Amino acid sequence: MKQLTIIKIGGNVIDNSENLHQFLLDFTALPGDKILVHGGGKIATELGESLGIEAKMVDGRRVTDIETLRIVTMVYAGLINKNMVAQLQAKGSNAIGLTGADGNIIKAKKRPVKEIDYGFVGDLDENSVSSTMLDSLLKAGLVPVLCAITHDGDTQLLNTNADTIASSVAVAMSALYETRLVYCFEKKGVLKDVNDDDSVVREIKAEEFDGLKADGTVQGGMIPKLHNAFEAIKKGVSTVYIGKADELAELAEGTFGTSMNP
Ligand SMILES: Nc1ncnc2c1ncn2[C@@H]1O[C@H](COP(=O)(O)OP(=O)(O)O)[C@@H](O)[C@H]1O
Ligand SMILES: CC(=O)N[C@@H](CCC(=O)OP(=O)(O)O)C(=O)O
Repeated sequence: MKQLTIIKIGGNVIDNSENLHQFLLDFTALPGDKILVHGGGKIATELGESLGIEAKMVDGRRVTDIETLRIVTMVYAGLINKNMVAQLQAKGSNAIGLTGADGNIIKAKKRPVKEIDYGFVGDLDENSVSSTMLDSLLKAGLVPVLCAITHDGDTQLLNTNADTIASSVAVAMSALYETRLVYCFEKKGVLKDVNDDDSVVREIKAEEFDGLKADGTVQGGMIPKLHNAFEAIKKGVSTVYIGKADELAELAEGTFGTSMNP
């Protein structure tokens, strides 16, 4: 089976132009087929605030009312996605920037209202990602760059967490490729002490996850990230890595961040 690498880049890195430039250089240098998934939550929050719209996050997910949906669509599908594609093109990657509506690549379902109404947030299931469409783009020599905007197939755009998109894309593509999933963010990996960048946990096993949550080692955004990582492993992805965006080159040496294996 051919190898495919799915890389997700978070909003804190995208917000720093030097870090983003270095990351995109390393991404371009990475051999083999690849797909980039990007977030941008921090930039959407800042733009919203400048327009007088406060961000509301519940369990790491953005409550997305109609005004917020307009903002995230402009920021993720427009500003960030198109700038990233232009930068990748300049670096020699034949990138194509897409939402989940383009080519019906990711069809989501609006999250049902329970205790919390998340608004226009899209959830994914095992049929959401079109692996055949992504495969045809890869076979055409393109590098898909996916943002966090999906659709419901009935005109409605939806906001879907970018970590979840990366995990679902990796799982869907694992039917066709030997797939590895790489979460890049601003720290060197999953840390024993979140304030000490030299305390990287090199490997985490699924059965250790609950303990790490219970003793407070992993908190906040790291909890859904690890949850997505272990879901991907359980459903066919060969390895998941979590590490620092500007150390992506270390992937080849096998020394990049924290890894999770089946
Ligand atoms: N043990 C840990 N190691 C590393 N980061 C952690 C840990 N526990 C909590 N975190 C937090 O998780 C955050 C990453 O989650 P998130 O902000 O959702 O990432 P992203 O930038 O990819 O969207 C980090 O910025 C960090 O503050
Ligand atoms: C529903 C939901 O929470 N969507 C996310 C999508 C962007 C994202 O995931 O960005 P980061 O990876 O930079 O956090 C949001 O709007 O924040």
